[in-house]
Amino acid sequence: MMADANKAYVGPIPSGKKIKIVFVIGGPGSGKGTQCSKIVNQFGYTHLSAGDLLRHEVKSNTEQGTMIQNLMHEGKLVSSDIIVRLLLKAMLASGNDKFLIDGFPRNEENREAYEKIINIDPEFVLLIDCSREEMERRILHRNQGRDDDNMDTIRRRFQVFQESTLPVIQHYEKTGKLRRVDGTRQPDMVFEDVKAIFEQLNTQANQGGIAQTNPFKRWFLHLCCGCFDVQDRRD
Ligand SMILES: Nc1ncnc2c1ncn2[C@@H]1O[C@H](COP(=O)(O)OP(=O)(O)OP(=O)(O)O)[C@@H](O)[C@H]1O
Ligand SMILES: Nc1ccn([C@@H]2O[C@H](COP(=O)(O)O)[C@@H](O)[C@H]2O)c(=O)n1
Repeated sequence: MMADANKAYVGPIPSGKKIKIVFVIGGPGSGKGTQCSKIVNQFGYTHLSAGDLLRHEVKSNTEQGTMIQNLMHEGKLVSSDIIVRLLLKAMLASGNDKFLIDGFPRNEENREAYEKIINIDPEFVLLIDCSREEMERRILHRNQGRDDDNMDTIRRRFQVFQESTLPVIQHYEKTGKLRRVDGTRQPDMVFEDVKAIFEQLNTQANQGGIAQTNPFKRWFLHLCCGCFDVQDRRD
């Protein structure tokens, strides 16, 4: 059974496979999109940018599109229900089972709506940490014709980050899901740290896989370190 994201679907994505989700968060202009492109190239994830999905929706010329455009122009957050359903629709359409969700969750309401509608625990949450001066400098030089890359909206977006996104970061820090990288350096240097985090995730998955798929290696582990009860960590 395939869920239709336009209908009132509530619950996890119906799939036999384990779906991997990584949230990528950080202040405006911290380099989330830049790092996501590199992750996609190296690790085969599908990149879903919440901001891009909303910008695409604006182009639809619907009443909802106009409402989203106004909120984005003011640097305000769009209703969580809308953004989570756009994410779900894009996930279902992609055919992939590994997703980078960029710019999400932006507030506690986003996080709660995700847990209610999609409800797949993220592997981890990547935080690109960057100073405000550097983020501001980057946005003002971005030159992609974005309606919200102006000083008034930038101020509002920083305020939203401080007031609404920091509590989300604190939540994931408490739950041990947060992976923080220093995003003030050159993109390739930032990616060295990002890459190490993704490689660690792959290593963990492979170790779990070995325990299930290769009984000889499992037996060898038992002989070497007495860990015959190695669990298959892939669910
Ligand atoms: N590490 C970096 N050093 C210098 N410039 C960077 C770095 N990372 C990204 N940039 C540049 O900064 C600008 C913002 O980067 P990017 O769009 O990746 O940020 P973002 O966090 O996705 O932004 P937003 O939240 O506003 O969508 C872009 O012009 C990008 O080329
Ligand atoms: N979860 C989200 C993500 C984004 N928005 C709105 O889009 C704007 C641009 O987002 P970027 O990630 O591309 O910087 C953002 O300022 C919000 O207006 C949102 O509402 N909810």
